[in-house]
Amino acid sequence: MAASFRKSKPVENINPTPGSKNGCRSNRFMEDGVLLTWDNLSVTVAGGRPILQGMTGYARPGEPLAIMGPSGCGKSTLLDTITGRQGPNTSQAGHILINGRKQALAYGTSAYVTQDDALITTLTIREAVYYSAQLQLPDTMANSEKNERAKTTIREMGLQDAMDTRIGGWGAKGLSGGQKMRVSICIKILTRPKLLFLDKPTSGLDSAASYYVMSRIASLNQKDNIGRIIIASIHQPGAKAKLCISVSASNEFFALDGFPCPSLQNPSDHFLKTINKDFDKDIEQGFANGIPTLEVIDILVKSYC
Ligand SMILES: Nc1ncnc2c1ncn2[C@@H]1O[C@H](COP(=O)(O)OP(=O)(O)OP(=O)(O)O)[C@@H](O)[C@H]1O
Repeated sequence: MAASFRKSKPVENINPTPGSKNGCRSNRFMEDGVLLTWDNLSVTVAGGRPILQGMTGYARPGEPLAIMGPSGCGKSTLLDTITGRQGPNTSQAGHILINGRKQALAYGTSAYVTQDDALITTLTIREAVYYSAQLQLPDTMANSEKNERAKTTIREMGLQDAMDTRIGGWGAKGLSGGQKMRVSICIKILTRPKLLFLDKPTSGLDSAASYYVMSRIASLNQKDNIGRIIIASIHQPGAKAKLCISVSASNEFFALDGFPCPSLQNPSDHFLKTINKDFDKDIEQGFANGIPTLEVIDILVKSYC
């Protein structure tokens, strides 16, 4: 599994005490939002087949985190595990900690947007988001405030010009795929969750729509000023979602191991092509310098560890 590129860190080092080297910054994260860590996470399905092994990482507010990897490598499984959505036929080991502690999240503090989120196709965007606001936001909130929240959220996702367009579906074309994904995100962020998980928010979208969706997601924290953790599993993150470590650090990592990204090529495309083992040709010849892909993955994993 080659999902997360963030450099592994032991959990006890992620949450330094005040006055330590990173204390100020970390304390700010704690005040602003939450610090999410997962340590040595493994998932096995019935029959003993491992899907994830020894995943360690962290996500902090303010930096959208992209979980990248070829199809079937376990991106959704990692998200499902972190969010406690694994099915009954799986078993898991390891720790998932919030601000250094194992704790349950209160209603509305986390949201998970999936590709399969159901939208009522006969509603307009305005109706879908306004009704959701009425249902999700607390009774103590005035109706006018709920409506204002819905309006702001629609604007944050850049959907104000399509407010009165029907969502649509089979037989009655309405919104585009990218707009539908943004409506799903709108509905999930109405409660201003501190943790936002998105499973393949750009799947099936062209590069321009992907860019638009990702840039809206990436700019959420500046817009509503919430120190929010955003984790998205993704095939091609484009420029707006940073890799867990910076793109230049990822480039350096691949280059040092002998697989530099050619100039004028999208680094995320290069990383994925280098480790893709879905097709026989990739496995035998490899993408990088004719080295078989399994060997390439082995080199990268050993170097990372
Ligand atoms: N509950 C489960 N039972 C059996 N197999 C599972 C289960 N959950 C995941 N898997 C298997 O684990 C592997 C990883 O699946 P996952 O959906 O996490 O991959 P992915 O990286 O998100 O793929 P894609 O990018 O194609 O959506 C797949 O081979 C999948 O069949």
